[in-house]
Amino acid sequence: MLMKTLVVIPVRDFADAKSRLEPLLGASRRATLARWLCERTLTFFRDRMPEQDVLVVTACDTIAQLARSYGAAVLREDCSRGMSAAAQLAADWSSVQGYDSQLLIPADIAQLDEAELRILLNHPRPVPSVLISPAHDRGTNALLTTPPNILPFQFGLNSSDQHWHAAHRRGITCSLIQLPKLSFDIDTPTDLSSLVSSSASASTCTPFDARWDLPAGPAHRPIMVQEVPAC
Ligand SMILES: Nc1nc2c(ncn2[C@@H]2O[C@H](COP(=O)(O)OP(=O)(O)OP(=O)(O)O)[C@@H](O)[C@H]2O)c(=O)[nH]1
Ligand SMILES: O=C(O)[C@H](O)COP(=O)(O)O
Repeated sequence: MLMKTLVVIPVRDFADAKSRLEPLLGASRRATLARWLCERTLTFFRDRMPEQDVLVVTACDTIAQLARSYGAAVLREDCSRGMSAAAQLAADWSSVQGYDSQLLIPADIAQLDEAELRILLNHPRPVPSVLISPAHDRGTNALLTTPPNILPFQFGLNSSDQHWHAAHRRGITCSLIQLPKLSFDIDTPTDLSSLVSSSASASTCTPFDARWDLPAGPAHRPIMVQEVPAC
């Protein structure tokens, strides 16, 4: 039986995003990075998985308009109460809309990969069940819940462990799948250095419009990033 799945992407106001990149990046560059990552995510689902229903959860008018321009549906929060609250709002909504499952993906994955996403979507999915794809820092970079609101959401530090234990405490079938590209989200200066060096080595452009001289520091080498017009 084909399971009806909703991809949910929670997105906070870009002006409040990526606070762990302070003081490496100023407010404007943090917002630029958050928007670039979000648009890459929306582009991926629009172009690589057009058959997939996508819902963006946000309190921000600009993000709501951006999401719709990429063909995503929008669920509005009255204010930002954290990723878990956004996930719960979406899970309640998607359950009412008749979705069998919710696949929550953060908007700051460096490089989504179609084969990896299809591994998650095609994984055996008993009812109820939870499927977790952890981040490299033990966060949760994909969470497939069947039914959508079967589990309390506990995003934050080491959240993949929290979700795993929450499922087991409830006797819910839970699988964990490590996926290399999906495991890499951009949270810290080290993540940013990796993103920039992998973009440079892959000669892919990062559509920023100014040279960024990221200062040398223990967590990263000095990086001269030559941004190029949006590709
Ligand atoms: N809708 C919504 N999305 C959120 C909220 N908080 C975080 N998110 C999103 O959840 C995903 C993961 O969040 P984080 O890794 O904490 O990203 P961030 O908040 O930009 O980074 P930090 O400020 O360093 O915590 C990103 O797509 C965020 O935009 C919220 O309150 N509401
Ligand atoms: O992994 C998570 O729980 C969420 O993405 C938030 O955590 P992060 O800010 O470490 O990604």
